[in-house]
Amino acid sequence: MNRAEKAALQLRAVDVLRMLKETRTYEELAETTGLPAGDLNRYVNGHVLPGTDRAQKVVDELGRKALAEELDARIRVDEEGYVDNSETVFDQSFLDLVAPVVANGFDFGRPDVVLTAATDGITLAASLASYYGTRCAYAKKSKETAVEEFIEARERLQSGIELTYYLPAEAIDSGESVLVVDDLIRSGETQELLLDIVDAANADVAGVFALIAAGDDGIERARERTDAPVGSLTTV
Ligand SMILES: O=P(O)(O)OC[C@H]1O[C@H](OP(=O)(O)OP(=O)(O)O)[C@H](O)[C@@H]1O
Ligand SMILES: Nc1ncnc2[nH]cnc12
Repeated sequence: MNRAEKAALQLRAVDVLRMLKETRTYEELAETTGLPAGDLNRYVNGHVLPGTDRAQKVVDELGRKALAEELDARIRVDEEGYVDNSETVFDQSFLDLVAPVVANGFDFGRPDVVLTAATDGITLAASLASYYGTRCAYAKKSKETAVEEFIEARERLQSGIELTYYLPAEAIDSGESVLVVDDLIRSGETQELLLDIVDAANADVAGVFALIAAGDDGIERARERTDAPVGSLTTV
């Protein structure tokens, strides 16, 4: 790890601790983390940065669990199983915390492009692309004006309605590695269309990730399509 990576890790640990502190006293935070309350106070207030070993532990061990719990607390599921996740996808700062946990917890490898489908996947894809320092692209259900060439993916949904996603052809180059992400996966139809777009671009799949899996069908469908890692942060 070079100096800049160490600093980034230390700051990420502080972000995780600040998020945990929102719903805890310092004594409770000490219990959660196993770190002394006085040290935690200094980290949270920005007076001192945690050492790299402590920072790594906070990010690896607490990051994923705490974020998954926070995500669960923000999701509302109605009586028919539909998910309201606006508290998550509208919160770019929360997604900025999620991004390193996803990037380090799922073996995706650094992609050239993070690809999603408009609309609700965009903020997650932006956070991940920013974390990796790579490009972000999103396919839309309509053609963007003034773009001449598109990659198109069309599928007839279970409902019988045909759905087409369009991505400007220049968004992905042949041979690039693409991480396919979305806020939510249920049937897996949207992810399948995004994977069709990656294939049409002659690009490689780095992985498939959804913040929330509504049931297992979508994740299983994605696993059938790719040998790359497939995962979600939580399942409802
Ligand atoms: O696995 P699936 O069954 O395909 O469902 C998941 C998709 O459904 C939602 O998008 P929606 O089509 O509602 O569009 P939106 O993002 O504009 O809300 C969600 O953001 C995913 O893209
Ligand atoms: N918000 C949502 N909840 C569950 N399934 C969905 N499929 C598409 N949008 C959905």
